Amino acid sequence: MAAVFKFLSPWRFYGLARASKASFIPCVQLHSTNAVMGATVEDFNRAKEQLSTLKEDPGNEVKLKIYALFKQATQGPCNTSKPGMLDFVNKAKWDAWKSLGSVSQEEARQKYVELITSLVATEAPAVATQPAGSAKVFQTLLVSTEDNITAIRLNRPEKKNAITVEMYNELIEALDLAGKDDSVITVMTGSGDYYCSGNDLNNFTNTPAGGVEALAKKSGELLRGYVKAYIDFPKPLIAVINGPAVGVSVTLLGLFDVVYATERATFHTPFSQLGQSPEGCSSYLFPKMMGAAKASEMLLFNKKLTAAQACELGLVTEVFPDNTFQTEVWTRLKAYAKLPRNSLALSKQVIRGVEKEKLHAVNDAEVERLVERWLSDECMQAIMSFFQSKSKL
Ligand SMILES: CCCCCCC/C=C/C(=O)SCCNC(=O)CCNC(=O)[C@H](O)C(C)(C)COP(=O)(O)OP(=O)(O)OC[C@H]1O[C@@H](n2cnc3c(N)ncnc32)[C@H](O)[C@@H]1OP(=O)(O)O
Repeated sequence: MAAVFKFLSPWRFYGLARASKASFIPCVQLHSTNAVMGATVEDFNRAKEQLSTLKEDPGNEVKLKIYALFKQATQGPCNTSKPGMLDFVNKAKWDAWKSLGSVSQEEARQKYVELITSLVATEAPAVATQPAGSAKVFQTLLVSTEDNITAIRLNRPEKKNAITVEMYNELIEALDLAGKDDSVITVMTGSGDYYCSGNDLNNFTNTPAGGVEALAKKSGELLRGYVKAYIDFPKPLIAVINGPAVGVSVTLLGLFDVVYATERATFHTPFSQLGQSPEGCSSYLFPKMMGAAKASEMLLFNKKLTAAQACELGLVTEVFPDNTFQTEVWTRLKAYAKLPRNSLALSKQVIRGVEKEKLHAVNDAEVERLVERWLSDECMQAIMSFFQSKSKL
């Protein structure tokens, strides 16, 4: 069968010429499964355009699927006669289309959009390279300053941007540099389909010479410094939440000044499942922001919020459709970044200044509790079970 596919031109199935490298649009994300329920013809056409921008050949199996969904969406169920046995290529295409049976055109359209969306999202990391004009190269981040905006992009898309020890340190350094540079605002976002999956659970699997106590203590100091970098950040800090967010990447959102999210984003904090406790000043800021009961649902019981729910509770400032998210948000940010630098920084400091001392005390208390938790059996068992069973928390 493999030989058959040698004759299949990668992009001919759906009648589209393959786009040149130059026309590739980086990091564009359309809809998730939820977002495309009831995908419109516009969504479908947009997905077709997105398809032509893919750089990587997704393989024959996927291309046949794309072909079949395209035909089903545009022409309905396959009712043409079966190609002859030796007409390998057309027979493979016919089989793929026929296999969709009586799937409705609407459903096929939806599935087509979902499939293209996932292919585009998967490719995004491959094109996220350090932009020109950047001052410093990091291993786990892409940092650039343009149009008065310093953008810090978490860049481990293959691990859903889980934060390693190296990444915590780089984030502290990147925030320090951004706080001092000429930019007017600083933006934090993620590469690929996730914003961030939280703490990299491998951070707790390599025990150093001093044993687990030393590891817990060192991790506590790192976390304290990491959260401090947000508490003390001197200019407007904006989160551009490009996909799901987990754990510490969620709890820290209370320390951002504005949080924009795609409708595809979700927010959850699986601390109890991990035998851990909240951090990032969320134990103080979440109840303040959303009320004690809603905060407890999240921080104790790991309630996963949609972007719309997070917006209702005040954790997110505004939610945008996934297909226009990047364009709308960055257009807005560029306008904000034209405002007077000092006025913005001083206004932020006035707004946040009154709480600073309190926030540092909360950070200290949360870290102290977490260091104890990391040494508990509950926590160690939970982390081991993530890696053993790849259980999704
Ligand atoms: C040293 C300082 C320490 C400070 C700690 C501060 C306290 C912080 C607390 C937290 O942040 S708690 C939250 C921790 N995060 C999690 O529990 C999430 C765990 N991950 C998942 O549940 C799932 O991976 C996911 C995020 C829901 C995504 O699931 P999906 O099925 O879409 O993808 P996967 O195949 O699972 O993931 C791809 C790849 O990425 C790896 N990975 C994802 N998240 C993490 C993570 N947090 N830590 C380490 N690795 C992660 C995953 O294992 C896969 O790897 P491969 O199998 O491809 O090698």
